[in-house]
Amino acid sequence: MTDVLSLSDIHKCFGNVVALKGADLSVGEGEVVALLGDNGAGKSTLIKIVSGVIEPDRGSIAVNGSPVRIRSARDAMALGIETIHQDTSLAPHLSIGRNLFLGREPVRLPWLGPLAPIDFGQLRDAAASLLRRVGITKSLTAQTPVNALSGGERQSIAISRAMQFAARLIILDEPTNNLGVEETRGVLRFVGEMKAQGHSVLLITHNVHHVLQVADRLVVMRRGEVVAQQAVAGAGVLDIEGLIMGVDLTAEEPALA
Ligand SMILES: Nc1ncnc2c1ncn2[C@@H]1O[C@H](COP(=O)(O)OP(=O)(O)OP(=O)(O)O)[C@@H](O)[C@H]1O
Repeated sequence: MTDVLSLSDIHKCFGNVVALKGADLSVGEGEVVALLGDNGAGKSTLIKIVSGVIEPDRGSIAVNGSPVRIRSARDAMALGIETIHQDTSLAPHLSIGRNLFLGREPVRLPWLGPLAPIDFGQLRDAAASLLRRVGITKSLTAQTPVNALSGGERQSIAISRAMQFAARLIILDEPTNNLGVEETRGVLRFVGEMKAQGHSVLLITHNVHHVLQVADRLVVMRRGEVVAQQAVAGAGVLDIEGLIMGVDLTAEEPALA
């Protein structure tokens, strides 16, 4: 089967800092891949390249088997790649409804092109149904500004936006950072739902327990390279922590003589 995303030999320097030195990564169709690694390993840089925030110095990217160049967030979205960054990439002063569409609002009189007016009726109906679907039961409406929401609720809105546009690949950059227990559970449930609906997910996390709960495969980065990968099925916490540290934590200590 063709990979939804395939990165090969990606290099990126920031001045004298070598952030990526030949990283390779693939994500299969309907696969949940967890990307792990110590601080500074290059995970965010790799994700920024896939989401069009920065361009690589060298290397190739293929989406569904076709070589692509991703020069902007718009390019990434057009290829079916939605990224939910740590700060959730929402516009806090805009309403939930506007945030659910950001730049892709339904319009009346579409033949007017960029001058076509937003269809607020359709936007509010779609937003109301999404709010129900993500389980936000508080008395919120499509018009509520995003800055009135909790961190978890904002995360849910960002995830629903990715789901609604039927992204081929959803990238979550440390999505459970700063979230409470219930909200974290919600995010992990979403990952499961996305997989069930055939989306592929790339999940950046430091939480080994989350990897065990939702990922199919884990990929470990160290100093700008992918240094290990393996299927999650059958792996335990010590196996994964050992892979991240590059040490076999499961080795039996010999008994004292
Ligand atoms: N814009 C930048 N300018 C200079 N150096 C940068 C920039 N972005 C990243 N780096 C450096 O590149 C390296 C990789 O950083 P990156 O943020 O990709 O790591 P990470 O694995 O995502 O780490 P973390 O888990 O802490 O978020 C680090 O040494 C970082 O300091």
